[in-house]
Amino acid sequence: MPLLIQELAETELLRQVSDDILKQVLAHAEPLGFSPGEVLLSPEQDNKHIYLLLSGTLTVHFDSPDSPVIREITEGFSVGEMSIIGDTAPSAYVKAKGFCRVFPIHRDFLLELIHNAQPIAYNLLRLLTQWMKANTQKIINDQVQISELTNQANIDGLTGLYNRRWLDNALPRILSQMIGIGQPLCVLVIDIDYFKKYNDLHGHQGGDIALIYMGNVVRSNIRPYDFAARIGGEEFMVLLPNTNLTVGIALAERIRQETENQVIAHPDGAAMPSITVSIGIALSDASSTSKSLFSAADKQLYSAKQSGRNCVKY
Ligand SMILES: Nc1nc2c(ncn2[C@@H]2O[C@H](COP(=O)(O)OP(=O)(O)OP(=O)(O)O)[C@@H](O)[C@H]2O)c(=O)[nH]1
Repeated sequence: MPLLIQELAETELLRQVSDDILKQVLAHAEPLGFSPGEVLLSPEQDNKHIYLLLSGTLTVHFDSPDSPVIREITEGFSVGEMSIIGDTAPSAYVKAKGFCRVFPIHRDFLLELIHNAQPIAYNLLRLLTQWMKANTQKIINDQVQISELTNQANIDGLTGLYNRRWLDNALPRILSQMIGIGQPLCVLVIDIDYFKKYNDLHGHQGGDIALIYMGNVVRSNIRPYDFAARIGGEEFMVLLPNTNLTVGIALAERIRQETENQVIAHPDGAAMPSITVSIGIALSDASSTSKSLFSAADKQLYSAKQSGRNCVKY
């Protein structure tokens, strides 16, 4: 028997299928090759094929192709059955772990095969799909719960930004990644001016509202791959990977101006005055450490405060 027919015969889907049917399947398509990391299935793309895995390993991920591996698919098994039998988009991302060879079978052809050969097979597949969906849902729920718990520990409850705990873990990691690829990490330390007075005038609740507004200004000005954390009462830090000083200064200026122009509403409906911020900026180099970078930015923040506040220093 030619190698490919043998390979097809050994897949879970085509087990104990007659040679005639195997030949029909073989004539229907060509095997496809996937390189490590290449995505076969994604919830964003309609799927019309079941893919029989002839060699290699595939991984299944829920939130994105880079989220944790939920399941590994090994030789002989297939992917895509749930989406083609249920006629829905795939519920997960499937990507190649190493080099993979897969054999695609189009949905229409598969249904034809099932109906002609054994109608009961379709029912079995439908049942299997229901089981798999239930299992998948359970795994999704578990995963969501785990990531919510992890997030809670790293998120500031008032602003929704990362907290100090997150920063202490993440800053050394992000910095060493940037040093590793020879790119700078630009760091902004942002501190609200005269916040004690603001609290005294508008109450602690009024101060909290101002902090929430501040969090929103920071969040809405950073790029998807930047990070923002509330690292103290009225102090924030923004990490800008792969960013030079010019871009960092422009972003800091934008945050400073937007903060100054915000109209802040107290929960009782009264408008409160805007706040202002002082911002210190530092840029990493090959010899930077978290501590040295932090203290360089802090030094610039101190200089901004000394220069009258509501300004950016670098
Ligand atoms: N409303 C509110 N206030 C907070 C929170 N955390 C810290 N603060 C207040 O922030 C104020 C910080 O005051 P200071 O450190 O003296 O600094 P400042 O008045 O902002 O003065 P400069 O930084 O020198 O411009 C204190 O009054 C804290 O009570 C919080 O979660 N909510």
